[in-house]
Parts: sequence; C-alpha cells; structure tokens
Amino acid sequence: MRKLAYLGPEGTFSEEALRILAPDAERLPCSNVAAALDAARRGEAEGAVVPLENSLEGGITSTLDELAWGQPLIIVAELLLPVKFSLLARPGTELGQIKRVITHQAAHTQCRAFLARELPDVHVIAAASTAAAAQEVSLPGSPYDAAIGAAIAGEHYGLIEVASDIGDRSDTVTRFVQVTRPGPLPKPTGADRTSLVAYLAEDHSGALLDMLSQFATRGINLTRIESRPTGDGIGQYFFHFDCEGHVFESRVGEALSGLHRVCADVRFLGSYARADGLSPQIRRGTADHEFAEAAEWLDRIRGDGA
Ligand SMILES: O=C(O)C(=O)C[C@]1(C(=O)O)C=C[C@@H](O)C=C1
Repeated sequence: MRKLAYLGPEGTFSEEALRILAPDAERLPCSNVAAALDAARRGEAEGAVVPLENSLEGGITSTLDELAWGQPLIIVAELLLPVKFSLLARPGTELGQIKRVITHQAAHTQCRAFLARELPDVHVIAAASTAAAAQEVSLPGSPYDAAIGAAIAGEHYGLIEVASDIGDRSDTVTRFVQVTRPGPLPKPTGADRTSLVAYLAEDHSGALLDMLSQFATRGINLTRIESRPTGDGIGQYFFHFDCEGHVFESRVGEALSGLHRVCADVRFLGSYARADGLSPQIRRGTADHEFAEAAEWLDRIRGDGA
C-alpha cells in the first residue's frame, strides 16, 4: 500500500486533507512540514500532503521554501479544505479559566479577533501543529489550559469544545497539495494549474515585468505570485508562480521556455487538476492548434534552408 507523509500527529488539518486526497494510503505522521517532505525525498514515503496557501493568510512560507530548494518534488494533486477552529480544553474547563493557549502559528493568526474579544489577556504559545497542541493540553499536568485546533483533534485527545468556529472568518480555506518525487506528470484535464519557482538572473529594472510578460503575451492567467527571500541579503528575492493550464499545452510550455531564457533558473513544481475545476479562457491566438499552425507557417517560410 502506498504511504504518504503529513504534518502530524493524528487530528491535524493536514491529516484531514490526506484522508480526502488519498483515502486508501497508509499515513506517516511527521513533526513538521520539512520532515514530511524529506520523508518523500528519501523514499520513506511515496509522497507527502502539505499545506501551501490559506485564503486569509496567503502562502505557507515553510512549504514554499521547502519546495524551492533541495531535491525537487512535484505537485500531483490539490485540495481546498475549509478550516474551522475550535477552542479545546480538558473536561470541566470554562472560558474564563483559560490563561494559556497553545496552537499552530497559522491557527493563531486566523483566530486573532476571537482571542482579542474573548480572551484579551491570554498567552498564546506556538506548537508544531494544531493536533500537537491538543495532545499537549490532554497530558496530565500540562501547563496549557486550552488548544486551538480542529474539533476532530479534541475528540481524538479527550478534550471538550469550549467554543467552536472561532476563526476570524467562517469561510476560510487552506489549499493542500500532494507531492511526489519527479515522475510521469498527471494528464491534462482542461482545468489544470501549473506551479513553478523562478530565480532571477540578475537584479535589474523590469526583472519582474520580464517574467510576467512570458505569461501575459501567451494569455495565461496567474492564480498566485509570491516573492520569497533568497537568504543572500536584503532585497534578494525569488518568485513562486501558479498559473492556469498544463505544461503539455503549448502556451504554458512556451511561457516556461521563455522564463527559462530570461531567468537564472526555473524549477517546475508540477501541472495538476485544479480542485475548483475552473477551465481557463483561451485567448485568441493561444490555443494549441494556433501554435502548431504558426510553427508550420514558419517552417514553410524557412523552406529547406532552415
Ligand atoms: O496544524 C495543522 O493542523 C495543519 O495541518 C497546519 C495548518 C497550516 O500550516 O496552515 C493547516 C491548516 C490550518 O490553516 C492551520 C494549520
């Protein structure tokens, strides 16, 4: 049976995402996102399911950075998971008794309004995951009064829900991706997304525009762009892009070749079916048959001399 790594322990949102993406897979819980990706890189697991983007907080930087460096991994599937947070405590605990809360940093930032309104003096301590926080609160003698996590984590670790749906917005969604070591790409479905990382050749005026033009001139809509520091000094950045379409489609393939020409390096992170099933609008002159027809026309002009 195939095995997939994820941010554990049992009861995380990552586990929920994995169960939906690969219901039959064996699950390998890891202590952080980097460890889950490394398990996939080393072959201890066939792949991993990791959070990539949140509708309220944006890119999950730990995942973005891990995918940008080291042994390459590619995305083969994505899932949009609605995330609902609960305040979880040992049975008998009341809201007014809660002084110390533990949770994952992403959950903390998504529940800021509730904490400010209901628990203005609370200390919030960071945990490796929401389920690790719930597990910690369940331990006898735990210094924490409550955890913020999924209701299922509360059930798993014998905690009660002191408050439910405490996120700043009730429609928050986290985008999870399933990654594997590079291999055969998922087939195009007509409603696909392509992810990549581009590293600038040199810092110059219009460097970002040079990259964006590769997409724009081929009628490709971007669905996410994110700059991340290279670590080489202030002002040094590389870029994550998600765009509509599949690398097997001419316009996307040409855009990636164009990026390869103008960048120091481009890391392909995969082409895979979009979870929302939205198909791109193909602008006139950018369909596969139009690229093929233009290539034939060029061959005819060049004749035998080419
Ligand atoms: O701690 C978890 O339960 C996770 O799966 C991680 C994570 C994240 O990193 O964003 C996933 C979804 C929620 O946005 C909060 C936490």
